[in-house]
Amino acid sequence: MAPQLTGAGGAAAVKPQFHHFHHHRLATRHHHPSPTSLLSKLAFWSVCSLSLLLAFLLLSPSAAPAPQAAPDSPRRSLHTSSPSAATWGGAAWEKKVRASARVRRANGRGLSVLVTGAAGFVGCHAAAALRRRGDGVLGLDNFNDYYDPALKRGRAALLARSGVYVVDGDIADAELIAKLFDVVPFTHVLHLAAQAGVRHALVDPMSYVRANVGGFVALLEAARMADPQPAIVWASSSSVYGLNSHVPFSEHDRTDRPASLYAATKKAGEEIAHAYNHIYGLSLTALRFFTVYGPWGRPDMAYFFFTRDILAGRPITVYESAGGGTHQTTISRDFTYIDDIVKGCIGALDTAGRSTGNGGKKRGPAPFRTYNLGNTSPVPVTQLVDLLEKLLKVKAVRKIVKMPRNGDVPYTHANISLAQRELGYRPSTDLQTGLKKFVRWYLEYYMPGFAGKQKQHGSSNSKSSRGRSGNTSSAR
Ligand SMILES: O=C(O)[C@H]1O[C@H](OP(=O)(O)OP(=O)(O)OC[C@H]2O[C@@H](n3ccc(=O)[nH]c3=O)[C@H](O)[C@@H]2O)[C@H](O)[C@@H](O)[C@@H]1O
Repeated sequence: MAPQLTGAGGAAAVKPQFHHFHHHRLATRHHHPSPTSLLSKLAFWSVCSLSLLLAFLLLSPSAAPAPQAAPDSPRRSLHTSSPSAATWGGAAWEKKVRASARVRRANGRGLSVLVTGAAGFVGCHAAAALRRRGDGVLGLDNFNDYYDPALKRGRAALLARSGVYVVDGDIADAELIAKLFDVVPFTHVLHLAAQAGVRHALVDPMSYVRANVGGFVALLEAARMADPQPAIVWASSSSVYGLNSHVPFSEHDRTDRPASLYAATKKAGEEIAHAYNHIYGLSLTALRFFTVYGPWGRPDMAYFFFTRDILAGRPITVYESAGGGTHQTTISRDFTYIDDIVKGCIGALDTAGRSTGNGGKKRGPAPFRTYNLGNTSPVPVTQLVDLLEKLLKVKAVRKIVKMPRNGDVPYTHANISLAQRELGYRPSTDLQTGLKKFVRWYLEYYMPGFAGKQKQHGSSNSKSSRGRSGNTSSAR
């Protein structure tokens, strides 16, 4: 939810139809046939259409022909990954979109933000926080099945309760995105829809290219044509540092040696963003998130599936070291709590500075920024497991292995001085505190009965129930 919900969590599948639509728009703008040729074409196409209609009626006993969608009637979304037959368009839909994006602050001054990946982990939390401030927020998510879509629906339901509508659609649906920019003069886009996860890129490499490159370009195309052009803040990744060994990682360090395709597509996004900033005057801010965790998190991340497997008594694979020989490195992550990340996102939105172009034309230079959002205190993965054992009161069955060559990097550590200075970013949650909140949410969400028992047990027998006592049976 993240209400990230995909983004950072919700991965966006990209649709090829974007190209057709774009060409169609260009064609209608530049080609001017004579009135006679128009009339003869009209007559020809009318005859064709009538014949087709007749053939369809004759051949299909039950189905009535679908009427051509009028601009104001609901349309079927073209993306196929959603389990529901998503629709968009129509007066009622537009009303819902406008209401969600309306600023609700008393002084009327606030942001109007399109949050992509709003049903993903970070997206959900960020959208909720913006709404709490009184900003206007519209969500967009394709609810794909990279991980359990029910979790994404749960995050969207949470947002709906606070008045944030999440449109079921894809960032690569150019027609939909253009419509959203037509209906709402967004001041900002918080772009979190992406194909996330480092290791999954070994399994489905093209999904990364479609969402993180194709989808991002589709969004930027729509944004550059929008009037007003929004400022865009988007999720890059700590993974762009790749094989960089200069610690802590600073925005000035090398990012030209990615260790995974995921990292390479995020790095490509940073370069693409630069081009759009340069050509069209779009204000662009990349946020390099460092292993974000917390309630409503992503089930594909280690802290999440370690929790699930520890509770189920299943073994977990813990990468302990890499490098071999004399250069052993403890596998560590600069785990960053979701609330801190959300504060960083909001700081970036508030300080973004305007895009300068409109209608696809640049009018002057616009801000181009990149920030690390980490916690600045790397923790070994083995210690993450220690903490989970303590919080779950269940001993993990650990299978310790050397880190395979799967795209993971051994170590991350953010230098956050730039974000501190320019965004007022000050992370304040240590891993133990943040994991405690995650575990509480996890138990309540997935195991309400167990959570209740654990609470009772904790209050009546607080001392003996803590610590790693190996009481696996209580968890099952
Ligand atoms: O910081 C980031 O940019 C990235 O953070 C995470 O990637 P990662 O740090 O690899 O997070 P996890 O997949 O949760 O892995 C955390 C740690 O656990 C380790 N791990 C993972 C899986 C496993 O079975 N065992 C294990 O020890 C990994 O090597 C890593 O050190 C996210 O999954 C990415 O989407 C995000 O972009």
